[in-house]
Amino acid sequence: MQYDRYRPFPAIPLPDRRWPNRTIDRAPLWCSVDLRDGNQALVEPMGPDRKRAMFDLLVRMGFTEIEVGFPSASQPDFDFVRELVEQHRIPDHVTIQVLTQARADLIDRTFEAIDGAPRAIVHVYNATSPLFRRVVFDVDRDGCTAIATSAVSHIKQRAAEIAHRTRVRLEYSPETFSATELDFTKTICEAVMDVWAPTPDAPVILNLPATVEVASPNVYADQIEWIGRNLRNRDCAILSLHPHNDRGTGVAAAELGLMAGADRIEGTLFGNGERTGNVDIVTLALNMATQGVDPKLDFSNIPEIVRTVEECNRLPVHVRHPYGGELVFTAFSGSHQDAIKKGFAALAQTDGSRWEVPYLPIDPKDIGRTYDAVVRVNSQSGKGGVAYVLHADYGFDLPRGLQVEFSRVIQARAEESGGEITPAQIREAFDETYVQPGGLRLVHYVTTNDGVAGTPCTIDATLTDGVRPITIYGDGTGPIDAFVDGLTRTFGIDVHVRDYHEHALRAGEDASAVSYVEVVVDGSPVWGVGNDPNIVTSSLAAIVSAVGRMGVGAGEAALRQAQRDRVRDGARDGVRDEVVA
Ligand SMILES: CC(=O)SCCNC(=O)CCNC(=O)[C@H](O)C(C)(C)COP(=O)(O)OP(=O)(O)OC[C@H]1O[C@@H](n2cnc3c(N)ncnc32)[C@H](O)[C@@H]1OP(=O)(O)O
Ligand SMILES: CC(C)C(=O)C(=O)O
Repeated sequence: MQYDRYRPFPAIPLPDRRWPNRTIDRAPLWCSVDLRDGNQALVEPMGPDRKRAMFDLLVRMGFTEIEVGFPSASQPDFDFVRELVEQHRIPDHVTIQVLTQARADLIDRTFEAIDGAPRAIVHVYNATSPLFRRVVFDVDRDGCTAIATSAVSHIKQRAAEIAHRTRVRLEYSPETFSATELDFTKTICEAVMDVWAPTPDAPVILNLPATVEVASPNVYADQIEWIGRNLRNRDCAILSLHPHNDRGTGVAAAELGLMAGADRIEGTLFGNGERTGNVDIVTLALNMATQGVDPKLDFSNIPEIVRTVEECNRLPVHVRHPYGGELVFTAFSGSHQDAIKKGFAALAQTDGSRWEVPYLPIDPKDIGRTYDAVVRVNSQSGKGGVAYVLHADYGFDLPRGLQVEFSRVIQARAEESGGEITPAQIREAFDETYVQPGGLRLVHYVTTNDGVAGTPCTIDATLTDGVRPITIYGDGTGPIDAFVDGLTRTFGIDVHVRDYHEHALRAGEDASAVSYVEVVVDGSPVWGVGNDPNIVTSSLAAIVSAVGRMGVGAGEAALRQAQRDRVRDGARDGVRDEVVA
């Protein structure tokens, strides 16, 4: 790359710039240009159905100014404006806006389109930068100004003709503003204002586009502040921003531009538009929301907004797109999942009036997303994530030690599959590993003196190893103690319970108790889980699960299985040397 073919953008002489000390404390006026700047950049421009769906969405979201097309450009654009007007589809609080080049014939056609609308903004533009003046229009500054003023004069005349039917407001854009000399922008905007004669009650909209982003966003902010401070009759103008995103800083430029004194923003939903797109109004508005500022647009159902925008534009919203993307509220990595899980737990201890959850700048529920996909598990995940899924989806609240042990099971499966382990697969693995681990199982039991304080308890229990019943007798200070005693006597092993937790799994009549028990068998710790409506049964089942996982009681069954296998293999070989009942 030949870097010397490029030049740095000159700094703006504004040493006492004020915007860096300001914050955004209220929503700007919003104008959606999805149906114009967005539409003109689509591979397949919207037909009437998609335009209608987009318009209705924008109205539902609360936009009060909507640029609905460039009616002099094409019959479909013209027809759509006529449809809105003739079918009275424009709500009372909404003003439609239409774009036109600064050419009399195109302006006339534009007025044909809007005639009869209750209100309309006629948006006229001409490019003002030195490059465009020289290369595209071959005019000097005066010639450029004349294009604008003669168009505005024509618009003024046409507006007067239909004033009794349609209240027309003017928007003027010095296209390529961000690449235009500031003193010339001031000259041309004031010339336009001289012709239109706006007042504070009927201001003109001066839209200052970064048609192409040519500098860092602070430069755009300087340019906006400079115009705001130097424009004659500033109170007769609404300063509007129209940032594009060529440098990927459209949102930043808009934010700094607002701090620099702009009143209005033109952009699109999720930033569709020419080249790298227009500024994304969703991101801008929800950024404000995360600062406690009401953006005055409704994002309570962002999945529906994404769906409609994708259908209308026939372009996908990227999975990582701020706020709307499918994966933006999802953590795969262990330390993120751990922090989110702790964050939700901490939030549950508060009255919820302040949102503070690590890694989640906004509550997904505030914009119609769910917590379902906040944590997804793959080989990058850790114990916190696995535990979060089991808790969020199935109600299991695993103690820390069990989290550590079970996450190894999931880690192994994730590494083996190389992909995501779904909540259902996690649950299946949990059941396979702990709840019904195979091998040893509790069949039934009878206790005596259960719960009578100071009285020894005895237990008579039957287990099965899947092949035969195993009977256990024991005594102790309670059912668990007695059961452990019975296991020790029957299997000749050293067993004791090191950790125990239980909680209800569901509420109401079908509630069940889940028990998590860490048992030390012959010096080795192992976890077991029991799940039963009866709390004692659940605890005993958890102990059986644990000792069974250590292979206790499996000897007989394994022996018999081996015998069966030999018989089967022998039968295949034509040899039958043993018979097992
Ligand atoms: C930054 C933006 O997004 S601006 C909006 C851009 N959107 C569009 O262009 C979509 C709709 N456009 C169209 O359908 C067509 O371009 C039309 C109907 C507007 C004009 O079509 P045409 O008359 O065939 O002209 P063409 O498309 O080639 O436009 C270039 C001509 O317009 C002139 N022109 C461009 N912009 C403007 C303007 N804002 N005001 C006056 N003249 C302009 C050019 O100088 C050029 O004139 P020339 O032929 O005398 O050299
Ligand atoms: C017409 C103007 C506002 C425009 O679309 C741009 O400069 O990007």
